[in-house]
Amino acid sequence: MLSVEKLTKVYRTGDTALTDVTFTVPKGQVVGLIGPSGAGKSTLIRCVNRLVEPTSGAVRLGDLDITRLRARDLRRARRRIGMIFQEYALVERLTVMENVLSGRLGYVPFWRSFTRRFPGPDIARAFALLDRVGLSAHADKRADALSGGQRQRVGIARALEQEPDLLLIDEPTASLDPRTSRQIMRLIVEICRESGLPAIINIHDVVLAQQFADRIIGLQSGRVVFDGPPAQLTGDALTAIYGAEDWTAMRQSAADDAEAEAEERDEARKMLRAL
Ligand SMILES: Nc1ncnc2c1ncn2[C@@H]1O[C@H](COP(=O)(O)OP(=O)(O)OP(=O)(O)O)[C@@H](O)[C@H]1O
Repeated sequence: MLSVEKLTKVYRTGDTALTDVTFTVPKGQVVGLIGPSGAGKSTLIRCVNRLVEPTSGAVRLGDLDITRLRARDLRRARRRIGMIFQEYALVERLTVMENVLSGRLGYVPFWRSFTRRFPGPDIARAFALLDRVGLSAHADKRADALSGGQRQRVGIARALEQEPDLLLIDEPTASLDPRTSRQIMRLIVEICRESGLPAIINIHDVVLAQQFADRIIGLQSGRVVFDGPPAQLTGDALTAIYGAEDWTAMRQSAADDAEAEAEERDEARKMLRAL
């Protein structure tokens, strides 16, 4: 379980990015973190693994108080926090398998990673994960030969190869088309449920968040202004989060995408029947 308590971040510039943010995420729960630009979503995700140092408050993962760890213990704790990024952060010239295995770099001794000799169980796990994300046939391909959706699947497998206790996911679908975005969100949620992993997804697409997350946390100017199930994200709640921003337009464009996808599927079915 992840527990965030009264987390506050004031940058050196004087910008207050987070104020008294408090919530807990139980095992297997996927939290969609939403809010307008500058609300503090990235800062929150980065404070959890201390890529950004919180000004005050606590972050606990199980029994571990992450905010109190010194450098060496923090490095060890970070192995247990998988990250998935918008731009995938793969090593383009390495193969899919090598990219997945790089999730073990925090574990294997340097000489071993240097000579790229990973222990057998690590390799077996990587194969199983590639199978789980639907990429077994691509294990030996270079990462730069993959589509965006496939790259993100590699990113997911690499994060899981760490055997994490928590997933932090930063805009996983921002570089993907609407249909692939839905596939990726579905995959993430399924995997978290299967393996009891808590996850926080920083996601600006409200409709996707509502469709796939178990719970939504809405930030506005660094404060939690909504925390509840997607069904409770009413117009009033969205106005509290986004203020004057036109979230109605966001919803309409997502509904149009879903409609287009359904039409595409119907067309494909008709073509198959005609064969
Ligand atoms: N390195 C930094 N130094 C100073 N201020 C920062 C820094 N990073 C972020 N901020 C400020 O902190 C606040 C929150 O920013 P943050 O990037 O966390 O928001 P966000 O919700 O992730 O926005 P976006 O959706 O645009 O990525 C903003 O006011 C921003 O200007």
